[in-house]
Amino acid sequence: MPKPKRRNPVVPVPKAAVRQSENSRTHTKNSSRIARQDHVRNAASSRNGGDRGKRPREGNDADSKHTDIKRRKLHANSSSRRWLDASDRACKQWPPLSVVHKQAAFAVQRLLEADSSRKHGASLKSLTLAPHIEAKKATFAVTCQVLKLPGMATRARSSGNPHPSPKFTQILEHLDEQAELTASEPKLGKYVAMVLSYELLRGQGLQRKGPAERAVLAAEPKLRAAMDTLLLEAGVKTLDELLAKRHRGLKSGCHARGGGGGGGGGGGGLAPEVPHPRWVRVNLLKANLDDVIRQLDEHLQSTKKTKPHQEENKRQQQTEKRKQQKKDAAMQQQEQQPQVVLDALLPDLLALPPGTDLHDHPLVTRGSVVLQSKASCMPARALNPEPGWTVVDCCAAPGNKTTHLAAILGNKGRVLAFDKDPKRLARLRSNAALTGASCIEARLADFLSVDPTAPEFREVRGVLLDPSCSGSGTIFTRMDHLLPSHRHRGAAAATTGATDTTEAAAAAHAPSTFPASAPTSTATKGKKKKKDEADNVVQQQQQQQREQGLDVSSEGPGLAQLLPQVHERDPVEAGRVAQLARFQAAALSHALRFPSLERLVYSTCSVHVEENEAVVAGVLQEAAEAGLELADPFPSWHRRGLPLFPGAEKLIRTDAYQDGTDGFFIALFRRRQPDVSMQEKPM
Ligand SMILES: C[S@@+](CC[C@H](N)C(=O)[O-])C[C@H]1O[C@@H](n2cnc3c(N)ncnc32)[C@H](O)[C@@H]1O
Repeated sequence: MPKPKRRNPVVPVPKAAVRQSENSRTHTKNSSRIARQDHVRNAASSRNGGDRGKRPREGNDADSKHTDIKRRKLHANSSSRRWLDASDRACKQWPPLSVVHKQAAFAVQRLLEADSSRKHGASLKSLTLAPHIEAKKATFAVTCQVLKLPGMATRARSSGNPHPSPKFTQILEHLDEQAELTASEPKLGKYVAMVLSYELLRGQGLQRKGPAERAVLAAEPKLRAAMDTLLLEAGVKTLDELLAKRHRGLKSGCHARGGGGGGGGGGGGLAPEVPHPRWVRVNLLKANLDDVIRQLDEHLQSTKKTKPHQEENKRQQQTEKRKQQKKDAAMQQQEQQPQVVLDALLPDLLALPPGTDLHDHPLVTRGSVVLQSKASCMPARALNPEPGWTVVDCCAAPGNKTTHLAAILGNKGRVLAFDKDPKRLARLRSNAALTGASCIEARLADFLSVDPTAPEFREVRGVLLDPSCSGSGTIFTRMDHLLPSHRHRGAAAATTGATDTTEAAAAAHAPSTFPASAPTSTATKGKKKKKDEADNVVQQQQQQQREQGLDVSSEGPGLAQLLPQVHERDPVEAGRVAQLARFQAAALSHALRFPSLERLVYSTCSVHVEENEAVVAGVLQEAAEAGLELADPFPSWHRRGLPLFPGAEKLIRTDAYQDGTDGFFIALFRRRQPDVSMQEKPM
C-alpha cells in the first residue's frame, strides 16, 4: 500500500509529542498535560461558575411558552419533533420545572429505562446536546452528575435490592425512599426527584420557585438525615470521601483488565483516566491542513483567554481550590505545548485538547472539518482507494467513512453508499453535500439484497464494510459507562478483549462489593433463549473454523476459552452480540463476492471477539478462493488482533483505555500478489 504523504504542521510539534503519537499514546499522555478539560468537567465546571450567567435558572413552563414555540419552529425536523413530543408527554406529568431540570430529568429517565431494558437507544450526548436542547452545557452537566457519581452498594443491599447498581442514581433513589419524597408528592416522579435532590445536595442548590422545588426543599432535612446515615454506615465523613473510596475500588479492576496486551479494551466501570483528545478530520476536499491548523490554534487561544473564572461553591471550596491549583499548573504546562497536533499515523487527522468544543465552529458547520475519532478514521485510510476507483460502502450511514473515502479519492472515482435506513441515509446525503463529497451515490438498499455480480458492479475495486455492531468500543464516547448496567457489559467486553483471561476474569469480578446482577426470575426465560442462541452461534463459528482447519485454541486463549465467559457475564448482551455477529459474517461473505475486488476493509467499533476475529476467521477460506488474503494496513501500529489464527497479527485493534480513541477493529483483505519467483523468467 503506498505510504500517505505526510505534511508538516504549521504549529511546532515537539519531537517527543510526535514520537508518542506514533505509539498512539501521544494524545493520551500529552493531553493529560495539555488540558484536562473533558466535556463533563468542562460542563460541570462552567456550571459551578463560569456558565452560571448563561444558564437559564428561570424558565418555568408558564414563563417559557414563547421559547417553546420558537424552539419547535426552529427545529422542525422529524427526529427533533419526535423527541420533543416524547419529552413533552413525560414532562406533562411533572409539575412546572426549570428547562434544565426538565430536560435533565427526561434524559435520565430515557437513559435509565433504556439501560434497564438493555435497549440501545439515544446516547447521553444526543439527549442533552442535540440542537433543540436549551442550555445544553447545563443540561449535559446535570444529567452527567446525576448518573455519574458512584454509590454505595452495601447500603443498596441492606435496603433489600438484590442487584445494587453502583451509581449515584441508586443513592438518590434511596434518599428519596428514606425521605418519603415521591411517596408524599407522587406528581413529582422519581426522575424529577432525582434531579432536584442532586441539585439540592451536590449541585447549585434550589430556589423556592415552583411546587416541585418547594416539595424537595421541604424534604431537605429528611434528605440530609438520610445522607448522614449513609455516610455513617460507610465510615466516611463526606460524600466526596465515599466517592473517592468507590473510585479507588473500581480503578483497580480497570487496571487489572488494562494489563492484557493485545486485547481491545473498552469495558470496565470507569472512563479512561486520561480523556481522549478531541480528534478532528480535516476534509481535504474543502480545506488544507495548514489553514485548518492555524484557525484551530487561534480558536484555542481565544477560548483560553475568555475562559470565565470559576466561582466556588461554599461546601466544595477546599476541594475546588486544590483542583484549581492543579488546573493552573496544567495550564502553565499547556502554554508550552502545542495545542493542535498532527497525527503521525493518519495524514488528515488532528488532535486537540480533550473537551475542545467545536460543534458550532465555522470549520465544522461549513464541512471543512469533520468531528470524527481517530479509530473511525482508520478504516477508510486502511482501504486507501486510488483515484478513479469505484468503491462500495456497504453499510454507510451517516457517512463519516463514506465522506472520508470521497476525500481520499479527491472526488475522482465513485463511492456507492448503501444503507437500509432511510433516515440515516438522508443524514448521509446531507453530510455528503456539506463536505462537498460529490462522488458519492447514496442508495437505499439492504446490502444483502444487492447482487455483487451484477454488471453495474463489475468495476468495483474497493469495498468498505462497517456493519451495525454492539458499539462496545465506543461506550466512553457515548458515555454509556455512566449507566448502571455498564459494569456488567463492560465486564463482558473486558473478558473478550483481554489476552490474559485470568486478569480479565479478575477485572470482571472486581470490585466484589458490586457483583454483576443475575437475571431476574421474570426475565430468565428470555435470557436463557438468548444464551442458547449465543451458544449456537459460538458452536457454529467453532465448527466452521474446525472445518477450515483452524486450530483456534492452539495459540493464545482461544475462542473456546474466551466466548463462554461472555455468556456467563451477561446472557442478554451475549445474545445481542451473537445476532449481530451472524449479520456481520453474512455481510462480509457477501462483500467478498464483488468480482474485481482489489481491497476490502471490514471494521467494527466493537471489542468483542465474536464480532471481530471470529467473523474474519469465518471467511478466510472464502477470501482465499476469491484470491484475497489478509494484509497489514498500518505496519507501525502496535495493537494487533487476538492471536487466534495464523495471520491475525495483521489485524488492527485500538483500545479505548490506552490508545486515546475508541475501541475499534479493522481487517484488510487484499488481492494476492502474484508470486514473482514462480513466474517464468525471460530467456
Ligand atoms: C456502524 S453504522 C455505519 C457507520 C458508518 N460507516 C459511518 O462511519 O458513518 C452501520 C449502518 O449499517 C446500516 N445497516 C444495517 N444493516 C444493513 C443492511 N442489511 N444493509 C444496509 N445497511 C445496513 C445501519 O442502518 C447503519 O446505518
